[in-house]
Amino acid sequence: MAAVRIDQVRIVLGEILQWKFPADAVLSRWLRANPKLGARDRGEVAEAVFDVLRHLRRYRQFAESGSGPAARRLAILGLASVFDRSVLDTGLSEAEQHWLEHVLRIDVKSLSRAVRDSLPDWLDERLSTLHDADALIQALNAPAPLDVRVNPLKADRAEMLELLRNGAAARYSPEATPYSPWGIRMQGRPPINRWPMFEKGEIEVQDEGSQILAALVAPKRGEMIIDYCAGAGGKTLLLGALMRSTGRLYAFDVSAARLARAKPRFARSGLSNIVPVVINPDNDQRVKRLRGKAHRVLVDAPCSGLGTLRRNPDLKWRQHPDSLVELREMQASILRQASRCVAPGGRLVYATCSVLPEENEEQIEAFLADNPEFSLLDASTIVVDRCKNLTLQGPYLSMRPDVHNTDGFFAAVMERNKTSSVESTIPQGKDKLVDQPAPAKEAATDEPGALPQAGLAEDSASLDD
Ligand SMILES: C[S@@+](CC[C@H](N)C(=O)[O-])C[C@H]1O[C@@H](n2cnc3c(N)ncnc32)[C@H](O)[C@@H]1O
Repeated sequence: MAAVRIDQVRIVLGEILQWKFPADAVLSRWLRANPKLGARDRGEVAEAVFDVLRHLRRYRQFAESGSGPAARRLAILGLASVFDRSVLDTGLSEAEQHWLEHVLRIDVKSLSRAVRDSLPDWLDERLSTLHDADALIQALNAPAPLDVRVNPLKADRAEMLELLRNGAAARYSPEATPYSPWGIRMQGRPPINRWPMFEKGEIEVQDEGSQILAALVAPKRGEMIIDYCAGAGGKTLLLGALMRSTGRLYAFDVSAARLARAKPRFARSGLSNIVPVVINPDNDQRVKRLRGKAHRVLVDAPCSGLGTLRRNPDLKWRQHPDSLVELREMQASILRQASRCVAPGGRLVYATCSVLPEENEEQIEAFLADNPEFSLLDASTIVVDRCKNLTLQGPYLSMRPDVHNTDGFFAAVMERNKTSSVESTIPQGKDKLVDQPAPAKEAATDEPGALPQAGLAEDSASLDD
């Protein structure tokens, strides 16, 4: 068995290490091409492959000694984290057994941090400037639990927990997440997309940090909300449920393929207030029609994803300082364009799943310097409404795997002055306003039984007008 497994891991790694496609896409494709493999086989291959991606720099250094193809030695090192030595040894030659024994005895503390924790030099440098960098780096290198959340329109968390604990999911140790009131955390790799509660739209996969973002956007019933970078709809779904499927929730994205992936999720969720729209990145007429109209605009910006290394360890090898420069420009441009849709008194929420200040705090500081009609709000006072146990340092939502056991996640909330004119943000001669701005109305209460807010979205800001 070990010999077969080594070969399987070597083949998958061989393709991933060409860096043409994301690791999870390569792995899924390989698993689809090998449908006869059982759940245990799949789990072992996936675990070993991801272990190698997490520790690639260290393992490559270890693989310099020994003989035979380097990819095989990497596969052996990955499987050493999955199998007992006695099982693994049955697939190894005597020379390989000696080599493995030798490299596993190396004191990793004697290695430089970049090698020990397997970071490219540029990333080691950047992360080393962050508070408590060692703890952060180690947490980013550990596997993540699986977070799901209940759909508040269809399920209650306590009841769902009860159901999971008393069924086949019990072996994944389901627990309530500490901060999000909707989250359930499980260990291992539960096949949740085959569970009936998933098919019925009662639960969805979502990291707790992303769930908290919805609490920070804090949409209300009847409002008009724009999820400007909706992608496959992860954030849209919870926003729509918090609006109790009232008002209008635009799901914008430039990628038709990503929005198409969101559609089955929207269908499962039972939400009827979502309007998906594929937009052009520049001068989209439909975006212009919403200028100054939205109560809340969420920009879940394209980012390096370096906060999600627990789940996507290949990102540290796929990212590059040059791609970061491009991303920063794109983030600033999307933020600028999305901000124009915010109504006076409305809020703009910027989020990334990065831990790098250049994609986070520095973007916000630059935006606020250029857009004085926006001011920064204190995230902790907003989020505490729903996430009672979460205390934040400073004005931002800043989640870390070493502190909160979530992905690395950042968000900032900015409010447009109630008296600001929408034109003031638009450079002269460009982007003539199509509609007059509508002031954001007082937030309607989100309590059950409250009347939906008068139809700002329906009345004055429909894309179908
Ligand atoms: C971090 S992902 C969004 C993830 C999504 N919100 C979710 O929760 O599943 C960023 C998204 O921004 C989209 N994007 C890139 N450029 C954009 C632009 N100029 N305007 C709107 N969306 C854009 C990408 O296609 C991508 O889907």
